[in-house]
Amino acid sequence: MSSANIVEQAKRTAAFAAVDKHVDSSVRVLGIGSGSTVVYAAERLLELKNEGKLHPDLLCVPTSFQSKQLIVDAGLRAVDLDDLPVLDAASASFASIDVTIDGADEVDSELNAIKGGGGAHLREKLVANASRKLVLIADSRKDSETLGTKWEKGIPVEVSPLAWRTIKRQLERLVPQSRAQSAALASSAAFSFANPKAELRQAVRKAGPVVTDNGNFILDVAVGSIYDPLSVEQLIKMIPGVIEVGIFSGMAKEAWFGNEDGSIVCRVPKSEAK
Ligand SMILES: O=C[C@H](O)[C@H](O)[C@H](O)COP(=O)(O)O
Repeated sequence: MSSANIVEQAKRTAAFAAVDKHVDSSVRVLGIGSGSTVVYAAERLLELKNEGKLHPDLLCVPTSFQSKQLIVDAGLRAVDLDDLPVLDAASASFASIDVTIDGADEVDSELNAIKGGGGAHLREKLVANASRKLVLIADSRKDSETLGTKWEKGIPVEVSPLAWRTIKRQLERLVPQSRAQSAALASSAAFSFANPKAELRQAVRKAGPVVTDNGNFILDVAVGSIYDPLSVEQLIKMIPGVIEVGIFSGMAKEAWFGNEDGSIVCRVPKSEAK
């Protein structure tokens, strides 16, 4: 098998295992992520549907145009997040989705993740936030100790086209730590680069920038190693015109990684592992 096929097989194995663990006939509302690994999750859902193992009224919440097509192609029912019926109005939780299964570009030991390699992270974060459980699926190349060490293309940041150049300049002036004036402090800083670089993501087979499903642009912001994902997420989110940051801090409860030898690793956040 070619190395590309081995990676695809690893993604598929992880996706199938996560779906089998989390989706049965008791699941009423399911969030469907975006990207190439989620395609395999949709494949497994179609099999389960044909075997009569899904809830007959299952509602699937898409996270992108691509995700909606996967749901529809699998013969499942797509419903926008805000169109979900409120099934339990008395519940203390606002979460309306039982479980969401999504891909990731890099996942650290606490299951903080970089997402948005496919530009879908705004809707993905909205759906993850409304889910009781977020489960990530990926091949083992995405399994990392520290964010930014494996996914080196930068943090995907969805921004308003109205001010992308200004936002880019501001992102390139982020300092590693809010009070840090010295590179000597880098070891205790939120990220490692002294001079982050923000690139406007360019489209393929179309001249000009990527335009997201929401009509915005994406800046990929390389900051080096991310030691404190929540601080970096918050720092970037505070910039006016930033619509969403592709760092998902503390959202995922479980991550499934497919290895090249066909085995699977399922991880929970390190601090919660027994
Ligand atoms: O914007 C895209 C999403 O965040 C994807 O879930 C992420 O990029 C992983 O995609 P893939 O499964 O293709 O590696």
